[in-house]
Amino acid sequence: MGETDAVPHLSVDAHRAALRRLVGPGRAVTVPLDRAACGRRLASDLVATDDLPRFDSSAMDGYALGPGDGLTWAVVDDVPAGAVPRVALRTGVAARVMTGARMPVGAVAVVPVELTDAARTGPAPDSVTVSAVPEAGRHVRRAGEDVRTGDVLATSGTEVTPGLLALGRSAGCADVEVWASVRVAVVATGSELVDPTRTAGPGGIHESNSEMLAALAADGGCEVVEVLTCDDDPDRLRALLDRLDASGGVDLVVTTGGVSAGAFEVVRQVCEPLPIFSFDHLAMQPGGPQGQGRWGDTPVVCLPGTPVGAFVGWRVLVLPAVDAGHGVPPRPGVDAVYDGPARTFRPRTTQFVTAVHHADRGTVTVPDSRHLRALAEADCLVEVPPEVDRLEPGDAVVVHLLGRP
Ligand SMILES: Nc1nc2c(c(=O)[nH]1)N[C@H]1C(S)=C(S)[C@@H](COP(=O)(O)OP(=O)(O)OC[C@H]3O[C@@H](n4cnc5c(N)ncnc54)[C@H](O)[C@@H]3O)O[C@H]1N2
Ligand code: MOO
Repeated sequence: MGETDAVPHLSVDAHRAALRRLVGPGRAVTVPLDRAACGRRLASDLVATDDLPRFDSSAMDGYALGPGDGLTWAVVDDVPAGAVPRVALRTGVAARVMTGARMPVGAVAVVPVELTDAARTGPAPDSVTVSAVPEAGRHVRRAGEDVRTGDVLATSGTEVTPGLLALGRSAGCADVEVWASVRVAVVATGSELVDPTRTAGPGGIHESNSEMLAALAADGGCEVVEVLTCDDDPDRLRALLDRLDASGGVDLVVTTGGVSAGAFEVVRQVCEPLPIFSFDHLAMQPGGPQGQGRWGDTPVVCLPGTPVGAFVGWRVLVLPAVDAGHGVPPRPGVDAVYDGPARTFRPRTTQFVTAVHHADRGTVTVPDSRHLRALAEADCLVEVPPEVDRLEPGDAVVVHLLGRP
């Protein structure tokens, strides 16, 4: 159906919900708790498998003192980090200890080397004189004072950050259960498309959607497994979709182009005859023509070819489905005051306007340019709901921020 048809279009919400069902609930996987896990969300609670610290340890390079209140102490042991103290400390006896070293049995407190007459380096002396006797427990980190074995370090749904990674690894967690990255293949269709590395002929245009969507998918936490272009030959597109489906390594194919009402709409031509595909013109602008379905077992989302329409389609329709698969909570819209020029909008259509959000002022402005130039300047989309057909400066609007939350 064309965008000017009088028949009501499918709503943005209805299509978004369909894509969420199509992409499904996501896959929980157990992965090493390393840098590759950062940015993923926990699919189950992260539970400490060890105490942190694992044992009573020194917080300073210095001398662990046994019981006693004299200023001069016999040094009977030398304990670097990683070593096991050999001697229990009796009254008047000390051991040299390094930061992180296990405290000797009987040790009461630690004196930093600076507060003694000992040299920082070289062999441990036979005795050491301290400037003052510290109170019990001084500069001692107690076993389990940060974390106890079995403590929940972070609940399911939490993002793995470098800080959480450090906490988990320190508390003995080698692995973590996270939501797997949705594996995305991007297929830009159109016989007119020419990679910018090549010269475009008279009817050719430089191709941008494939890399734009791949970048958006990667930014949304997906693993981009293939970035392809395909001309308007239906057999070639069928073969390509067959191959992606048979690979078993693609969770979502995102196509662009070939979905509207022209005579060479390859995506629509190839997919629409299948009963599990549907193509609609959403009550949305840009990004009105949309399709979705399954090729074999593989979910396929068909975005329009216009780059701004494809961008908005990804952000507004596909990203929420992908987020759900990644365990990412819905990204809330942000309230703002419209500070652009007065503008009218098509009635009964949800419009998305590329705009710039000024968090300090709580306003949005609109770039003094259009289409891709405006998109490149934008950091948010203003959502203009179907019942709003005019915006004036000062109107309250909801904006969707682009980029990572
Ligand atoms: N008779 C009608 N015509 C159109 C309608 C309609 O309802 N009735 N809808 C219009 C709307 S809205 C859109 S959006 C487009 C969507 O069309 P397609 O998805 O079929 O996209 P194409 O025709 O293949 O391309 C549209 C436009 O975008 C350029 N393009 C395509 N792919 C890329 C790419 N990978 N990189 C850069 N640019 C690309 C393409 O050359 C065209 O200029 O249909 C309207 N027409
Ligand atoms: O829906 Mo289209 O040009 O408005 O992207």
